[in-house]
Amino acid sequence: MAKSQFVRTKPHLNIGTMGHVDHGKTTLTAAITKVLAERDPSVNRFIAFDGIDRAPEEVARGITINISHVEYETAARHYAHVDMPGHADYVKNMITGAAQVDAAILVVSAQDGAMPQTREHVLLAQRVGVPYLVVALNKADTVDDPELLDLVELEVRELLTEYGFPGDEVPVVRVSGLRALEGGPEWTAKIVELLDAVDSYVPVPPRELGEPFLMPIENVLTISGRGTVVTGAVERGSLKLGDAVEVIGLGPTVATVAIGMETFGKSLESAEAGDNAAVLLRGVKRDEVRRGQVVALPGTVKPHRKFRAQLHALSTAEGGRHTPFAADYRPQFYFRTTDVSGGIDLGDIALVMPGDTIQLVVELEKPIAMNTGLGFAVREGGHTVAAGTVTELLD
Ligand SMILES: Nc1nc2c(ncn2[C@@H]2O[C@H](COP(=O)(O)OP(=O)(O)OP(=O)(O)O)[C@@H](O)[C@H]2O)c(=O)[nH]1
Ligand SMILES: [Mg+2]
Repeated sequence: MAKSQFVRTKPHLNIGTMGHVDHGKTTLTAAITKVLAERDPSVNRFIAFDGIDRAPEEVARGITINISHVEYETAARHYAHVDMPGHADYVKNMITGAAQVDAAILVVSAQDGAMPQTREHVLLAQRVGVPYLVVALNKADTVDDPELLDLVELEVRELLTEYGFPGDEVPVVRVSGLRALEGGPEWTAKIVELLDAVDSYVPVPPRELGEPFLMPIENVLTISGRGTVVTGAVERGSLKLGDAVEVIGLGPTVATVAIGMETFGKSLESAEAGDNAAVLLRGVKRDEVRRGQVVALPGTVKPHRKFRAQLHALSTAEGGRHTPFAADYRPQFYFRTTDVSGGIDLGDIALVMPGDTIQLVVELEKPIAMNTGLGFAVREGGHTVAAGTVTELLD
């Protein structure tokens, strides 16, 4: 199957929809693709509601990647868009910084206003460093009273300010995903207004193109007749077709060559930081590579089990533990796209209280590709209880 070439004509940004259950994230995502497909069908394709949350099994052929993502282009930019909270893995990836978005569209139902998950997602956005939020005040078709809409908008702005976002400046656009999907011109114009707000309010982020290539593996696929493909978001650097790479972490390092690359079903000559890429690896068997490893330029990063770190135990108010922990603590450490259990050496410290920031040594059960400066999260029973940074590689 001949694939068309991905042409890099516009800046690429990663964005997503977040917000309370049923506030209309998926409907809005579908509506965005519909409005853009009508405006510029040469580059955009309408993806209906039930096309957005496809399970991987349903994508039968081709190196189709990152199933939760849709892509679209405005006049100014190319966007990869992920419908976020439906995917537990995605939230984990956000926490570890592996799936960083450049901005998020916070979807709030005008009927209900800010709800518990709205707050949770704003907090999450702040904690994982989502730099920009744009608000879609959705289901505006169901509220006739403009003063009521003003009230909900005010409440959302206050919530954003409370979590450190510039609540007075954040664009808030009153939309109806459902009515725009039905084709109503008034609501179609509102989707355009929302996209214009994203285009103009969210700057093109700086990309680490000068650094050595590294891509955390999110998924491994077998393409019959071609071989093993790994997918993920490129964290830094760039990779050309035919470049030698290493697959590192969790087990023995695998040396191979990138012999095919794609993004959204189009072939790539070069994958760059920020891209969602699928990389075909020469002569690699499916069971030799897995999620949680990284693909990197040979010799630029090594697997480590033991390291020194600075760790901030979240306070109870930040969602952390209610009790201290001691040297016998063995939590899960989340790095990029995986988690590994490990033990800790606290040195002279007897107890770590919620809210404390300390230095410690961590020894993982399995090695992880790491450089100093790598961030990680510590989680327990589905909650993040601490966030850390690798400060020294030991073993
Ligand atoms: N009236 C109206 N209904 C809407 C609008 N957007 C979504 N809905 C309806 O709200 C319900 C939830 O929409 P979804 O798009 O599934 O919401 P979601 O946020 O993706 O939900 P989860 O993925 O389950 O969290 C559906 O019945 C939609 O048809 C809108 O703009 N106006
Ligand atoms: Mg949804």
